[in-house]
Amino acid sequence: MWRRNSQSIKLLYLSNPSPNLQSPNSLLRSAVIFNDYGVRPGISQTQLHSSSGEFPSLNSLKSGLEKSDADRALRFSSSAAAVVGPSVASTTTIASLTKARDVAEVFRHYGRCYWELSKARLSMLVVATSGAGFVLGSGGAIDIAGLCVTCTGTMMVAASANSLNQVFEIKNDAKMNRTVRRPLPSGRISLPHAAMWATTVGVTGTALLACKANMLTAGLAASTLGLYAFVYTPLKQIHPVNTWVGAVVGAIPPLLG
Ligand SMILES: CC(C)=CCC/C(C)=C/CC/C(C)=C/COP(=O)(O)OP(=O)(O)O
Repeated sequence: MWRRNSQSIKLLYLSNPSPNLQSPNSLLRSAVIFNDYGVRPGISQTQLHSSSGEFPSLNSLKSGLEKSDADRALRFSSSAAAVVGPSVASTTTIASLTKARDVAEVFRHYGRCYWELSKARLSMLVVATSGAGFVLGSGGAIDIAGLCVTCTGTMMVAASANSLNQVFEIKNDAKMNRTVRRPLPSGRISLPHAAMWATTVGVTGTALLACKANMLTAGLAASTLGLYAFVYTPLKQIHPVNTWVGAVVGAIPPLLG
């Protein structure tokens, strides 16, 4: 494990040689983030452990990094080095590798946030009810393309409704153990970003239903979104009648099919 972490820590230093590296927490976090990328080891196990068993000093990390620079250049950029010189090729290759990994990490982070904002598993259950409605209403032959469009549009509108629900409930979600780790109260995504996601996915889903299914389906989906995000959600804090509104919200999706 330490061997794998040493690879990760080295890569982090190369990508971001900032004072943050001195923080054990940032080292650990980065080790977790980067330890699957298979970068060659450059810092030995003994370098990672000081005599007190604590984290290595910045200098010991640096020396490990310096030693491995030439190795990396040889391994990853030998052909480029022949043309432009080893140090330029090495720096370029390391920079592009680091950039690719940073981009992948950003995608993974926001993908997870969107998944959680959308309450994806709940939304999939909603989609299942719409799909069932579609199949039951089809009679003999099932229009597979129509089914796919209806399910995709419903998924997008439901994702939007659930995201808006979280946008409006940050303060309450921050108070409960069950919800405090959601993307907004935990600070993993900003409010404007979450609102933009909710709007984009809601408008796109409604447009998809309007263009490729029919206006009735699009209208029902948009009404359900409005009822859930703008009536049920604020009413939750005010009056128990919100449960009736929630029941209507849950009952409409089969009609979309
Ligand atoms: C097509 C379309 C727009 C469908 C929408 C379907 C949908 C979002 C159903 C959810 C219904 C509901 C009452 C959830 C509870 O929310 P809550 O706020 O009580 O849950 P929480 O406390 O976990 O946030």
